[in-house]
Amino acid sequence: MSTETAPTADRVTAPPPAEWEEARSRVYAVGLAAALPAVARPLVDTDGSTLAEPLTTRTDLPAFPTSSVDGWAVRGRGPWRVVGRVLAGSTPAPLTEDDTTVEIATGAMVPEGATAVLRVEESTSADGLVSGVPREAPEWRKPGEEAYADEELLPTGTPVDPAVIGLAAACGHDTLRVRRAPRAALLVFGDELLTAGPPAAGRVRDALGPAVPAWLRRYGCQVRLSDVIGPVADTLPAHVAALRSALTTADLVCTTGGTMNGPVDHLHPTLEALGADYVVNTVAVRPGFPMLLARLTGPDGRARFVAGLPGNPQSAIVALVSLVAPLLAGLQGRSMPVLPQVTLAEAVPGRGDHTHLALVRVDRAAGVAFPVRHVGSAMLRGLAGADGFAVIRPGTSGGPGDRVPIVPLPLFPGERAS
Ligand SMILES: Nc1nc2c(c(=O)[nH]1)N[C@H]1C(S)=C(S)[C@@H](COP(=O)(O)OP(=O)(O)OC[C@H]3O[C@@H](n4cnc5c(N)ncnc54)[C@H](O)[C@@H]3O)O[C@H]1N2
Ligand code: MOO
Repeated sequence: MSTETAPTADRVTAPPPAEWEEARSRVYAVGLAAALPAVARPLVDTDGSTLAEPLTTRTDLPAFPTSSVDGWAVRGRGPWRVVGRVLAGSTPAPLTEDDTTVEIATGAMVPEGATAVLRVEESTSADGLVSGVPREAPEWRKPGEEAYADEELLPTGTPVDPAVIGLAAACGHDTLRVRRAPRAALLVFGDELLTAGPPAAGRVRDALGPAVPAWLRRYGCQVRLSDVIGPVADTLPAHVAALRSALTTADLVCTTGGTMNGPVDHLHPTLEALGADYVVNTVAVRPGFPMLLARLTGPDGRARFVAGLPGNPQSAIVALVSLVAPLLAGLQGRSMPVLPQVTLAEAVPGRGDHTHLALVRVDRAAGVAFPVRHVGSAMLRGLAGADGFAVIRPGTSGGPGDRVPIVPLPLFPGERAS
């Protein structure tokens, strides 16, 4: 769309691009300031949400002295007379007399008065009398060994994953106060796009409509099928109507294409028509330079965001990892994503004043990252074999052995395994 005719003079006036790191911090801060409201959710519904308050334990953990073996809870030096049995799930009567014992199961509450627990396989019993030598180390878990009542175990902002859900259940919680998943929508711009069949006759397949929602879900967004709209007709009224409608339910609307100043690039005029403010308008990064993030106020007074992803498919993904990922972290009340470091196996050129985001494949066994091929901004072949983008800072280039940050793609374990 950008290259059909020369853009008009008033449209080419553009602000200086933001430095890449600074754009990320700014977007994160703006997202955090607009963090989604906290809601109470049943525990089973919290996977993928974010703690809106610290996770504390409602009791000591364990809450009572708990036998860690099957055996005998004994009092005194023994041999011991068997006076009963305690299974997990009940409160036993105290052992009040020396040289008495109750049979005890793993997980059962150790009776008050017990001085040791003897493992069944290290005991003998005959005629109602049990003998044996209890081990030195206690064979039961003491109350508070794992945590004390009301102790803070995880801070606000922790992503809720299966391990967190399990811990919360063990701590006695039925519900958690969490920030819900951000709702995202996608508008695909570009009359030249085909939604089925092979590219031909000047038309290309829409590669972003099917892919971007899947990436957004991996960043924790909720995206329904009906939230993916396009191609939207290349007219300003159609763009304005589509964006206005998407903003009624979405916290974040991503758009693809139309970020430049070509004759049918309508994103900027659409944002202006809706009264949006730019948080970031162009970033000094290659590829992906025309990416933007704009903010509007919804009818409920809460902020809504529009992320303009450039039309070139790899550039769109660069914009996702660069701006959308930190924005979503902020909206969810999480911390700013920390970029891990990788060691480059080969040289990666810099891009002058711009940050270069270079697709790399990480060889985990060797602990190094290799640049991949087919990485033009219009290509997706390199991306489909990469783990993330190595960050080559402005004015630098990457050499073999250099440690550089990597922006990981949100891949699941097992993907890129071969
Ligand atoms: N005069 C200038 N023209 C361009 C510049 C520039 O600095 N000056 N920058 C180039 C860069 S960099 C990029 S990136 C693109 C961004 O342009 P737009 O965001 O306006 O995107 P379009 O023009 O709509 O499309 C660009 C390109 O991508 C193809 N495309 C678009 N959407 C999809 C999709 N969903 N799936 C697959 N391919 C898509 C589209 O057909 C075009 O080939 O602008 C450059 N121009
Ligand atoms: O920045 Mo464009 O995104 O180089 O193709």
